[in-house]
Amino acid sequence: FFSECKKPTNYPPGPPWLPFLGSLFQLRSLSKKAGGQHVALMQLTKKYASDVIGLKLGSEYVIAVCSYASVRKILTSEEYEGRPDNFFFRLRSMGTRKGITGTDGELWKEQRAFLVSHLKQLGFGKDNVEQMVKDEIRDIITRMEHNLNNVNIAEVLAPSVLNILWYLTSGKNLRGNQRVTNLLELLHRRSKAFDMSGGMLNLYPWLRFLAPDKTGFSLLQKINSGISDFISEAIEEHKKSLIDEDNSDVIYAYLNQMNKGPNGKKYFTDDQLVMVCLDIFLAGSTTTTNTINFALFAMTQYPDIQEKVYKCIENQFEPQCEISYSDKQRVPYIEAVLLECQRFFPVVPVIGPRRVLKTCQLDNYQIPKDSTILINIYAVHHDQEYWQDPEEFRPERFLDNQNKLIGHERVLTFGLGKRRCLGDALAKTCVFLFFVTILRKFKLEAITKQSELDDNIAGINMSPQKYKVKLTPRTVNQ
Ligand code: HEM
Repeated sequence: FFSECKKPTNYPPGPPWLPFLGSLFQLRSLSKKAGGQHVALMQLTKKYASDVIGLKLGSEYVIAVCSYASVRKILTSEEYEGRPDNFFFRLRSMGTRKGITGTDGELWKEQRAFLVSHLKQLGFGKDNVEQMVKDEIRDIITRMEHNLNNVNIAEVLAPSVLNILWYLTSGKNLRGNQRVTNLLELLHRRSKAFDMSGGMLNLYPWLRFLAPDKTGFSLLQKINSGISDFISEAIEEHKKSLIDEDNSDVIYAYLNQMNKGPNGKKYFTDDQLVMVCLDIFLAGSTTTTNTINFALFAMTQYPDIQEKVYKCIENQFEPQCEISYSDKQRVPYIEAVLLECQRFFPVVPVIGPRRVLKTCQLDNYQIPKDSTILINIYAVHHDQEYWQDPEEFRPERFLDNQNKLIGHERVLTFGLGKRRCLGDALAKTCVFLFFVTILRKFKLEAITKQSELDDNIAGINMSPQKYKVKLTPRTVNQ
């Protein structure tokens, strides 16, 4: 009983542990009060005067890192490359340990390498994908033009982003499909329902028998079966029309790799394919939508900055010319605004989680093998000592006096190292093109009163509160 509360030798400081619960309740109640786990963890670093905090959630050793030095060390060291193997991760992958996001070791390396190289070949950020992104934007601009006075930006963005991801995965366009709307609703609810440590369900999997709805178990089940049915149908269709060397989408490329036989590759299976596709959606859809949404939300909160962005577009581009991702270099101010949005509102405030592959030293503390690591990039993005005025929204911090981009190595939105985001090129293309095209076309004004906006919503992902905007078409550049 007492051994339950005893901390391992030289474990990082943190709240005391209760038998069976560890520091679960302290973290939960602090997170609730503070408005998210990321802020609660920052408060704990102050309280215990340490950037590395030692917790125990149920029976799992959980360590949170909150400074740039420790975060960088975790992200770039091989011994922190693992993923926890817990109930929550397995449930996410239909009870298995498959896919890319939730795996480690040989399987992860092989499958990640496949997807990275395939996405490069497909040309994330290159013409065909970029054209698809531009078509989506054209479509949502048309929809916005039909309803100028009362627009919920998130509702407009989410189906477009999902459609882009589905196109890359399956080569098909889903615009207007009712199943997409249903899937989106499930994905949204999922991202609000859990935090990065997996919530109560991870700690006490048996709770699913007592409270399947309250623990989120039923919701996860529903999401899993909804999405995997959808993906499996597409895979079956692809199998029927498979042509050698047709690698035009992720499913074809994967099936062709499977048909080549082992050839040094070990883990190419039907189940893996479903999970790799699922990973693309779970990792890419809410994150990309929320990043664009936060950037547009910020423009409603800082109208002067919105005007400067518009002037920048007006000065750099002829009225009829189409803007491409490669034009980003021409508008460093806009890049600075987008960086500041990502610094200020990181959509995944706590990234990871990671599993420590062997006992190691971090900041003079001993981190036991198989501990879970939570990486608080919100803390890095809001570090008072480094940024001086982290709570100010100030894009100029990323520009030198010659208007050149500077100082963004501490913006860690996409992570770093071998597990960094593999969809970053696509995400950055989407964020830039949606942002400039929408702001070139419309002036955005929030019509939701400030007093009606609560704090941003934090779960696994952070998203702005629901806000509505009024759009005024810009007269030039029509
Ligand atoms: C703005 C949008 C996005 C953000 C902020 C974001 C953020 C991240 C971060 C921080 C990680 C690293 C987690 C870690 O270090 O443990 C990650 C991993 C990942 N991302 Fe993204 N992501 C975005 C968009 C996308 C897109 C569009 C895709 C789809 C292709 C994607 C697919 C993945 C996958 C599969 C992983 C897992 C990599 C691994 O475990 O090796 N992400 N993402």
